[in-house]
This record gives sequence, C-alpha cells and structure tokens, in this order.
Amino acid sequence: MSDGILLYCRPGFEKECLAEVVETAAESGCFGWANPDMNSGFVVFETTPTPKVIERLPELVFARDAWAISARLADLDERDRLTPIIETVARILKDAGIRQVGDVSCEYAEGEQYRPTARFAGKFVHPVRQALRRSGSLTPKTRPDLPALRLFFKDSSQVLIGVDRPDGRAAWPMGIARLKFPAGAPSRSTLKLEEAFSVFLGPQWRDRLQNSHTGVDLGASPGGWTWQLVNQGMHVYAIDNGPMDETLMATTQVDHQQADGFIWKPDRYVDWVVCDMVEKPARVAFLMYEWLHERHARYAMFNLKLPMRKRFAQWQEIREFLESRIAQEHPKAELRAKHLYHDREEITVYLDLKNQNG
Ligand SMILES: C[S@@+](CC[C@H](N)C(=O)[O-])C[C@H]1O[C@@H](n2cnc3c(N)ncnc32)[C@H](O)[C@@H]1O
Repeated sequence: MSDGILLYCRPGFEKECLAEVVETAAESGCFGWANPDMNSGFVVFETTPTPKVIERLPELVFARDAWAISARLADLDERDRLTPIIETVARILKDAGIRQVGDVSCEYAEGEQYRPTARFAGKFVHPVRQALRRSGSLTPKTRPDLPALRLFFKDSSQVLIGVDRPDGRAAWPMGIARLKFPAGAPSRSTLKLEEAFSVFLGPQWRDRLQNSHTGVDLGASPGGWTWQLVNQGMHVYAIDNGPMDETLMATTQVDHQQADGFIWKPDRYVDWVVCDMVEKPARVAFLMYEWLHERHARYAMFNLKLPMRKRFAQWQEIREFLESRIAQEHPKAELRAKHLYHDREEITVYLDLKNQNG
C-alpha cells in the first residue's frame, strides 16, 4: 500500500512536474496534493496511487524518474539508522509478496542545498546493502529484472522507502544520466542526443541504429548531434548557416548545406531527422510531424525550447496537436517526450509515425 509518489525533476521545474502528475493522476480518478520546495529537484505527491497511475509514471515528461512511496521514517537516530530501515523494508517486502529485491539505491535531491545529503547517501548505501544481503532480502548479485529497493533521503534523519517496478524504471537512477563526454565531439550538446537515444530506444540503442544509414541534422552547427550520427556510421546532411567542426567534416560523412532548416528538404527518404534549432516549439513540432508525414524521414528526434512561463501549458498544446494528427493519420505512431538530464529550458521528443510500409 502506498501513500504517495516521489518524483525527481530538474531543479526549477517542480511546478511543471507537479502540474503534470496532478493531471495524469486525475485522468485515472486519483487526486492529491504537494507543496514542493522550489529548486529542490523533487516533488512528493501526497496521494493513494492506483495501479494505473503507477503504471503511467514513466510517461511523465517533466519527471525524470518516479516511484511509489511505501513507508516514511523520520527522526532516525544517527547512532543506528540501519535497524529501523531494515525492519521496515522487511515488512514492506512481506506485504507486497516480494521475496527479494535485485538492487538497492540510496537517493537524494539534486538541488544545491542537498549536497551534504548526497555525500551521506553515497556512503550509506554500502552498509544498507550488506545488511539486506545478510537478511536475505537482496540478491547476492544485482538483478535488474527484479524490483529494486529505493531509499530517498531528504536529509540523513528522514527517509522515504519504496520498491520500484523493473519495467517502470528510468534509464538511470533519479534520471541522472552519467555519460562521458566523447573525445572528439564538437559540443557538449552531443550528450543530449546520446541520452535521448538511450532513453527512447533503450540501452541497446546502438544496435537499433545499425540499420540507419542516412540522417539530417537541422540546426547542426558546430556538430555535436551530427557527430553522434556520424559515429553510428551514417551519412549526414548538416543544415545550418553556422560553421561545422573541421574534424567532423574531414570524415567525409557530412554534407554541410548553408540553408534554412524550415525550407530545406532531402532528395530522397532518410532514416533520421534530428533538430536542435532554437525556434518556437510549436513551429518545430509541426515541421517534424510534416517531415515524417510527407516521408522525408523515418524517425525524428527533436528538441523543443520551452518559454520561461507556461512551460507545461506549452507542451500540453503541442502534445494535443501531435496526438490529434496522429489519431487521424497514423494511429500506430509512437510519440514520446522527456525532460532529459542534459536538457535545460527544453524537452526532447521522439516521433515514429510507423508509416514506412503504407
Ligand atoms: C543549439 S544550436 C545547435 C547545436 C548542435 N545541435 C550541436 O550539437 O552542436 C542551434 C543551431 O540552430 C541554428 N538555426 C537556428 N535557426 C535555424 C534555421 N532556421 N535553419 C537552420 N539552422 C538554424 C543556429 O544557427 C544554431 O547553430
């Protein structure tokens, strides 16, 4: 039995995260409230979530990761925090009919003010893991296919406890994508596209791109996104009036065209169109839909730069537009969006109209 949902978001996006979970929960007849700390990077949504709401948590755009809270402990004694936690976990697992969890994480908020808690949680995970293994509640080796135990420390004396579902888990705990900046990539935004592939196509995304041979990058300069496509062996049309990185051009896999990304079109069908143009988000979303609908490309990955105000409302309008077109014209389409760890005032969208065969 759960009495709330913990959601992680980018610090500063707590309002959007809350508005979205309120709306999603209400669609399943589930109501609740929250009073989030601004810039904390998390929201505790007070509610009794139905299974449907828990199932829909991965769909949330502004929540990078989320799980249902099964217990809360406050006033932990610093001389022995472990005993009450282990006892509570044993009770939760028994109630849920779970014999063992496959992993455990000690989590914390990303906001600046939570730095000391982050250090504490980073160390505390080791004794927790040992104690759970001794009690037989944790598998000897990590098992990603089993539920994982999640412990969120607001500070070192308060913990929220939950057990997640393997199929609802974010690609990285707390949605914090730990990616190494690839040597040779021309800009840091290369990590945005790498994270997007991993989140939307799954950890085996490189295998999935093996059959993709051509790509278009709209708003490509200096080439961080183009670099990712080139690195997967694609030939890329890079569209931007700005300059492209010289080393990237020397690969001979890039055709740089100084043109307007809203006008330029390829001569033939390409596998991917990616777009990072700084433009009105509705205009970009419409362009991407048309690219796929008119069969210029098979798949689209694009960034929508959101305005400071009404960020959630703006995404809602765009989503409604895309969903209504999809419902009329491509009912099998896949549309997914996420506020990625490497996104700032923007979200990333993946669209596949699944229309290549008719
Ligand atoms: C955020 S930067 C792209 C960074 C790039 N994704 C990377 O990883 O290096 C946005 C780019 O969009 C380009 N841009 C904006 N409007 C454009 C348009 N209408 N047509 C083509 N490029 C455009 C800008 O010149 C700028 O280089």
